[in-house]
Amino acid sequence: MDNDKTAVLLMRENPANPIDPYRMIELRGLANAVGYRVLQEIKQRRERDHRFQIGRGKIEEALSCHPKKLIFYNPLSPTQVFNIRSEFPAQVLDRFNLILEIFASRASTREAKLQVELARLSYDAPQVRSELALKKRGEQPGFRGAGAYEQSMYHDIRGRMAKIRGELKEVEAMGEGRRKRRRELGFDLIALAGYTNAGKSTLLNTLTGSVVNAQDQPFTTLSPTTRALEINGRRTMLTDTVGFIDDLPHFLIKAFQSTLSEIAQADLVLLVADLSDPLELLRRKLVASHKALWDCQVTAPMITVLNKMDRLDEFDARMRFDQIKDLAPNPVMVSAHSSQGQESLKECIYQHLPPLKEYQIRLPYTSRSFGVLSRLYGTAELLDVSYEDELVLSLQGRAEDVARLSKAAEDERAK
Ligand SMILES: Nc1nc2c(ncn2[C@@H]2O[C@H](COP(=O)(O)OP(=O)(O)OP(=O)(O)O)[C@@H](O)[C@H]2O)c(=O)[nH]1
Ligand SMILES: [Mg+2]
Repeated sequence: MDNDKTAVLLMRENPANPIDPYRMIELRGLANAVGYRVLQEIKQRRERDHRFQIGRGKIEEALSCHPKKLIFYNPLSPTQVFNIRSEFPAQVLDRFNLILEIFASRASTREAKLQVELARLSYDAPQVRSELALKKRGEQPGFRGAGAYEQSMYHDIRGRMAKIRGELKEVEAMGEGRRKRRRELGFDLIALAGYTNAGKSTLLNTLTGSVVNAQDQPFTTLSPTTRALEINGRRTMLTDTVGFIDDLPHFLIKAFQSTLSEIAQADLVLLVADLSDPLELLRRKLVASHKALWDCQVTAPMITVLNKMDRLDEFDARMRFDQIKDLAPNPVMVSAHSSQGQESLKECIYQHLPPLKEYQIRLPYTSRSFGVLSRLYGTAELLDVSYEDELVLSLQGRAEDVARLSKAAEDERAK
């Protein structure tokens, strides 16, 4: 941990907005994930200073520890950030800023870097605009030529955002092309989704024998990783994705659109949850995950993978399983560590893959028909061949492959 990275956590509590212990634990986890050493936690009850979110005295108390950053538990408005920064020259962060910092430190691919930059700019743009408005209104003393710099900065930000959006659209189109090719090669596409740290990457590793990075910290995975997985003869591609977190602003989800398409366009979604979380937290994370999946416009069937069952005794695991059933479609308990429950999971995946259809195609006895035949292998199972005035093939395959092969056969017969 970087010794220079110190912070004080500041929280304001009033009867209408009590401190949420889980949110607090999560905030500490987020601070740790970017390497902040928390020097002190300062709580203010009831009173509230609208200019600073928390009383001036509390900010002065926090600054007496000489932290590099002040981390606010309560969300800060752009005006509050502006006010605190102009009176106290300290770096100010709230939960959302921390999430952005983690994303920035983890982004390694070009796609992830663009996504993080877009999220950062989407966050900065309204701040710059409100600083501009404040200066123009002359509310802040001591500014000359009010807002000219911010005006051009705001303009630059908008321009850069448009450029990144264009580049990300290209990345998304490439992803779409890749998914189309994989489907044509006979793969069903499965996406791993769920709250951050639930064990998605570990599950990918166990199911496919891979070594994707998995760690006990939020947002280890930012960019999707895909591995092949065969289940009872069905060929699938399993994709690991970025984790969800409660209360993500809409623009952050939008920035990660190209990554989240892997979930939106999958044939089956495995929603992974940590069964060993306290019950209330588990329910909240499931609700947050369903909300995120709804935002991604997922229409595919879903299996709820209740992971980390090795951390619970059988009675406890079964009790929780029963208590969250309403939030867990097609639940299966597993341990990505010990391989408990993995056969049941594979069976459940197999049952929920796009159904296979039986059909017949007729081909003339021409050499080009063999081209159609060769496309058949890998995408459909040949059940029977009969040699009549034409070649009659009985096949079993997925509806979209059936449609494609039938069309190719029809074209061949029409020639
Ligand atoms: N005991 C136990 N620990 C697990 C299990 N699965 C994952 N873990 C641990 O949980 C932590 C998070 O695992 P990851 O696989 O990185 O979780 P993730 O959902 O991919 O997390 P992000 O990519 O950060 O969103 C790691 O420390 C894993 O070793 C499990 O079945 N049992
Ligand atoms: Mg991961």
